[in-house]
Amino acid sequence: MLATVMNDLDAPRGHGSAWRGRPAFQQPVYPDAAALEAVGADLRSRPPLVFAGEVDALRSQMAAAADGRAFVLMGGDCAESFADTSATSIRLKVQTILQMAAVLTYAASTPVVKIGRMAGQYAKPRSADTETREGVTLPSYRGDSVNDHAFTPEARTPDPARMLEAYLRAGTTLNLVRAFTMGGYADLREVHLWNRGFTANPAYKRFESFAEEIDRAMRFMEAAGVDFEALRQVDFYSAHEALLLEYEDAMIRQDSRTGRLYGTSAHMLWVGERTRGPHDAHVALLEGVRNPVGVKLGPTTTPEEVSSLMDHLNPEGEPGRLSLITRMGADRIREVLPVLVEAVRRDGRPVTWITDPMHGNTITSDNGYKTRRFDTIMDEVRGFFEVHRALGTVPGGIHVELTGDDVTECLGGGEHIDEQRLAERYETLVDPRLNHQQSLEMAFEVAEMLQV
Ligand SMILES: O=C[C@H](O)[C@H](O)COP(=O)(O)O
Ligand SMILES: C=C(OP(=O)(O)O)C(=O)O
Ligand SMILES: [Mn+2]
Repeated sequence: MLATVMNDLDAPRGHGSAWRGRPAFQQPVYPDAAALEAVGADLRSRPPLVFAGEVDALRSQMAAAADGRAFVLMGGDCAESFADTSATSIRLKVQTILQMAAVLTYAASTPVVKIGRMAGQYAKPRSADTETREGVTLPSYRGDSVNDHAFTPEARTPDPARMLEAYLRAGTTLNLVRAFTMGGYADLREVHLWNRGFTANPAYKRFESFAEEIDRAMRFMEAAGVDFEALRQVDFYSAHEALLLEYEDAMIRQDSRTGRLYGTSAHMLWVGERTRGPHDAHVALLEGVRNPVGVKLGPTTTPEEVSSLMDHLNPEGEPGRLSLITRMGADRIREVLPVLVEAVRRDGRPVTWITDPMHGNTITSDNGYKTRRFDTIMDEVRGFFEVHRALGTVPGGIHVELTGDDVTECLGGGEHIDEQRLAERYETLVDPRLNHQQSLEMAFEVAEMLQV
């Protein structure tokens, strides 16, 4: 995050409400409309969480990824929780992303655009509006910015005050992320230190020897007189699904330099597979802001929908503005992605293609856990690269649900997590995440795909 470009984003302003009145899916039903309005007014009076200059810088980096000059790495929890905003957990997540980025940068000689699915990923779309346990039916959990995960009527009732808490949690998370990434912690010369304290296992071993290689290269360049000061600071951006319309609207600010509107809850915002209708409220909200935006595309997406999304979200074809994040499923991607890629190529406007290999590959284990297989996840990534390589287009990045902790939520990987082990540390609030080791393994495999 670039501290030097903190231009004035102070002027709160009602956003013209282009999205109001459009079909709005996956929204909480608040029992108290006056309380909702008061929270909106309060949020509008608060400072932005990110700044226009930073957002512009990310847009140009996304443009670089669209044409192969960089590669995007987006990662973080499916659903961040208020309870889990400890310094350690944030540090481990940032560290995991930095380690993955180091692997990708070094092995594939490609600059990596680092984006945390962090500091705002507090609202979730759900397949069902209600959940039933032992005959009791309550509203589904929709993320900590909406309601609480506990299964009681009080906890599950949407409370607008949670949006203020989300704003504060996002602010403190970003503050720490900025400290880690601007204060020298992310310095590549320290790469070998990040691994300290982890138990020996194959993925870490591989990382250790790799870190030694980087270390050697660094010492060589230092001896040769290269100035490393620039490496002390790392650009690290935030992103989340812009699901909660009232919250996102209240966080829009006007840039005093240009008069343009920015979503200031995160650098990048995306629309989910369930809310991406080109004429619906979520797309309308993102139409009005300057941020780089993403759209998740599932296996039923048609070329006409994609072209309509481009008309709405990037009519002028501005490089870096629009990312298409495909989540087709490993068994479908090779068949359905080429049709969309061809359509975009015919259109001619640039997009940044990103693969989300998680959401098309969710299964329920025999012992009842929502999980994903590491091999299937990697197969979707491979399919993504194959399709783009075959068509001569650019695989621009990956978007993954991960954590820096040693959870046991996804099956397989070097540790061979099996169904029995899912029970050991299954901590996610919604979807299963890659753990630290599985994340590193993914980075090594993707680095190999990027090399060719
Ligand atoms: O994270 C994505 C969605 O919110 C999630 O996959 C929906 O899960 P559900 O089918 O359990 O509602
Ligand atoms: C809800 C999500 O994904 P999708 O919109 O692709 O289902 C998600 O990223 O957690
Ligand atoms: Mn998810």
